[in-house]
Amino acid sequence: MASYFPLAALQQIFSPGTSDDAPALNATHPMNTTTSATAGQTAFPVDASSFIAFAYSFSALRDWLKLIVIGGLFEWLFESCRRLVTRLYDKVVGLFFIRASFEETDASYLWILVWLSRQPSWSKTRDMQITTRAYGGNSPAVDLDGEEQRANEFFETSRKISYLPSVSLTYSLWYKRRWMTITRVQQQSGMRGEKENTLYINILTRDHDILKQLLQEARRYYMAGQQHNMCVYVSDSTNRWNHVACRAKRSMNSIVLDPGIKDILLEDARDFLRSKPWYAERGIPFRRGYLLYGAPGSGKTSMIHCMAGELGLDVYIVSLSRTGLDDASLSELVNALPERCIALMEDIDAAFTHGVSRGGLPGSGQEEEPSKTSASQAGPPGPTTSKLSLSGLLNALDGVGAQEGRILFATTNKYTALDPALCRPGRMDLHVEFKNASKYQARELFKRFYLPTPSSEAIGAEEKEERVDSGYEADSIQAAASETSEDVEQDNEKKVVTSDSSAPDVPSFTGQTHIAHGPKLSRARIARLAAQFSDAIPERECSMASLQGYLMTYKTRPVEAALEVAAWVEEEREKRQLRDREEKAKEAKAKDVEEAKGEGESDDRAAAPPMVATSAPALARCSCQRVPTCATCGGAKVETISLALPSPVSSPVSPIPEPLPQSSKPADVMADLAMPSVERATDS
Ligand SMILES: Nc1ncnc2c1ncn2[C@@H]1O[C@H](COP(=O)(O)OP(=O)(O)OP(=O)(O)O)[C@@H](O)[C@H]1O
Repeated sequence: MASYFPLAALQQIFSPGTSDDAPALNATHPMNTTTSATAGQTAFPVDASSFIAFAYSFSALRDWLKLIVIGGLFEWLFESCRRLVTRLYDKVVGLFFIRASFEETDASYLWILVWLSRQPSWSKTRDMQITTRAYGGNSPAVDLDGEEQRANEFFETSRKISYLPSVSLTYSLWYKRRWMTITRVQQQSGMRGEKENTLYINILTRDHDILKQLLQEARRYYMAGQQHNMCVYVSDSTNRWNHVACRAKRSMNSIVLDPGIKDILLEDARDFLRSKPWYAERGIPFRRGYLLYGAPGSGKTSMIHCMAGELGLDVYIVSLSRTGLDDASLSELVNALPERCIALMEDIDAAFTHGVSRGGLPGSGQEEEPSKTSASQAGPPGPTTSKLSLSGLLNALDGVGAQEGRILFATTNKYTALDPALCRPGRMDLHVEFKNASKYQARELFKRFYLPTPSSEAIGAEEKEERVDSGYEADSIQAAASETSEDVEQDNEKKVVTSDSSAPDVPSFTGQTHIAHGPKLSRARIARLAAQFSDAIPERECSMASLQGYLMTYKTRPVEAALEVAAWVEEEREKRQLRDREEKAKEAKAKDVEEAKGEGESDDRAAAPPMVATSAPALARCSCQRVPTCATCGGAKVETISLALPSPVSSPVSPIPEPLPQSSKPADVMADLAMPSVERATDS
């Protein structure tokens, strides 16, 4: 019995003297013939064949081996049968069913989830997975009664809850009198073992129309819910587009631009989307590019958001500074864009100056000499970590593989930093400048901010009866200004009355929040205040974002906002001047350091013998006689050292941008539209 245990068997092998079987084993041991010198002791086999013979001489091991072989055979037989049955099942299913699979990364996955959530039988399912994962505005979310309102009232976070089919469970339901099953399968994929979900649908039919109808219905449900939303996609490290969020569409009215700009952009994009046959007939690639450039915070991104909503397109954000993005992956990403969408490249200049190398990849043979109008002139380039080259970017934009039907939006704050090749027609067809706020924009922004709601308008109407109001006129600013102090008093009175009477201890911030707590002003009154406000705003000096920020601090106090804006403008101006001075000082310092470095390098090249005392070797490399605050030597002023340095070598990169030559700027301004800030790009 003991011999059936491997331990005992091993004891037999290695300690023959301690076992009764030992002499017998030794007698049959093939090695004994070769190790007769040590008779009575077991020698360990030295080669493989003798080891096998040695091992086989033990009956216990023989039995173990038999067991292993028989077990393996059974396992193989069982697995083969299982595969056969599965294959047969698949064949039978294939004969009578239509099978479809939906990957989580694909938009159709969400369509099916939304469709499923609308099925009456689904709401009665008794085994499901609960998720709070955001699927956007049109998620298959379950409404928990009053959740939204509670979140508003008590500032609770409201995460929507959705039901998902449980993993590896098969659900069955009826669709158009056909039996169908839905299964969600989760698999690990990728290097990091990310979980990937796939939905499998089997419909008991051979009619493909049923599947088409299901897909159409699912898409319709989805699109219906998306009417007020636009979805945003970003690429992941594996170069796939991932749906990240759905945002409520932003109304075009919320953007205040100079008259005409919004219409030009919107009409141009609409016209483009309608004219696919026109492009096809003329053999012109069906693509359109818009370059929105200008002051920061002037509404470029907001405008794109609005346009995506108006045109009903999803936004695909192409992040050029993404780690690991190279020419091939950018091209792959652009090729994978859907036919009708907005591709957005934000701050294209930043990616260009800091990330994208001008030439090809090192060693690719595509390296270029920096041109005069290169992006590098916009400032010293940062560390070039991206593997993306300009030619790669250009090819992705209009190469043969570039997607047809897409609208490209690129934004930049440094128009002159862009390479002309990037701005040429075909890549960027329409260039629109966004400037700092004009008086008109300031006035309109103010009006939109304090626009009375219907309820406050009713109060305004009562007010109107009490006092005849002349309404807004351009020349009534003076009158408005004289009225404002009166307004403040009246408003203060109103506030006191409100707080004395029925004002609750904790304000109930539902719906009409700010307007409910602010003074009730008529439209005409707000227009007058807006005029006063815009009068104090200097033309094209403040950004729209800063004006919005200012008004946010006066959410419920329009009168004060109009009164105090002049002081704020002064404050802002001083801050800006201070910032400018600091920036200039920084630039000068950087220039000095560059020059000092240049001199140091020339010094090295000239191999001039050091003319310094050995006690201060570090100072020998500085041109400190010319630069009293040299960064190289920590700002020390050196008077005793005199170096015969050659004239400084100019830095290869000028930190101060040179303006783009006029000829290289997109010309053909749309004179007929009298919009100097909107340009149609033309080939020079
Ligand atoms: N013309 C405008 N009308 C209404 N709001 C504006 C306008 N411009 C900017 N804003 C507001 O300012 C904020 C910043 O705007 P946005 O991000 O669109 O500016 P941007 O030009 O894209 O800035 P940047 O160049 O820095 O990216 C937003 O909240 C937006 O609502």
